[in-house]
Amino acid sequence: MLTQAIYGKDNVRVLKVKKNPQNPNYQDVIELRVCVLLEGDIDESYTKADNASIVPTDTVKNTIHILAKQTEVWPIELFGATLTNHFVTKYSHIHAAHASITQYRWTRYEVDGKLHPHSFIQDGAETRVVHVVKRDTAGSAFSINSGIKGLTVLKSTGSMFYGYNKDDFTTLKETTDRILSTDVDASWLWAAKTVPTLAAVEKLASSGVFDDAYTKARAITLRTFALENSASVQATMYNMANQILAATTHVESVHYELPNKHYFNIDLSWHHGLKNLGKDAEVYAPQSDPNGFIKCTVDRTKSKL
Ligand SMILES: O=c1[nH]c(=O)c2[nH]c(=O)[nH]c2[nH]1
Repeated sequence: MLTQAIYGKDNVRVLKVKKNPQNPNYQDVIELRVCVLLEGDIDESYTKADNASIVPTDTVKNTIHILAKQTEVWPIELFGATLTNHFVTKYSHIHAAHASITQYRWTRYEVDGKLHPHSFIQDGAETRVVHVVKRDTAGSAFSINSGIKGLTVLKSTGSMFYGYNKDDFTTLKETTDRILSTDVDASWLWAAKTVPTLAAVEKLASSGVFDDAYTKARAITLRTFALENSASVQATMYNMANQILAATTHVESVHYELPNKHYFNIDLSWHHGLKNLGKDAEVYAPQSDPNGFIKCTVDRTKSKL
């Protein structure tokens, strides 16, 4: 029996240029990678080889291009809502649409001390992302989950890890000073009641609410990572998530997924007693794997503890 059916186009790449009507030389760019997946009355395309219900994935790709041209693409939350809304309203047999959008960082750069009107630098591997779901059931709001991915950070001190469970499987040594590094994957879910319709999403978008949450989430992550003397990845991410909830109003919950990218101490004492441990540690061995992997979701419910 068919228990899931969902399909669409993945990795649709789009770059849009926005030209300032007063000064066409001044431009903005946005580069995206888009995945749109559809669900609905499509089972017979799988079970009976009847393609009648299939909106071809090629059409999905064309739609992404056409809507990128004809509608507002900034911010990606709005573009995701526009895309998903299109598919569930245009096709009566499509009952849910999912859009996952990755936005690359093209940052305007300075030339002779002034931000250049149309030149940008690819500012690292970090991306801004959104996952939007729209169902055609009456009264069904958008599900919009915004986030940051691939923001790689490292601090060379100001991180500890001690007091953990120890038993006959434990070899890890306690430390009050270690390197902490991660690739930040943070996301925040918008309360459904604040995004009931495309008009509501448009309103939030034009008032800067999505961009503001992104800017705050990024700043809080970087600031907390730097300033806090971290007791653990767990405690630090919980602290970050709570600050994001406090700094935003329409966000229902915040989710972090952080690899703990280990940098091992190297004992060099075998070489003429060379000191490279504890307070003398300078040379470390970066580990590509394995890594810790630590996740949490924090919402606004008051803790009972
Ligand atoms: O911050 C940490 N959390 C852990 O759960 C853990 N486990 C480990 O070996 N090192 C660390 N560090």
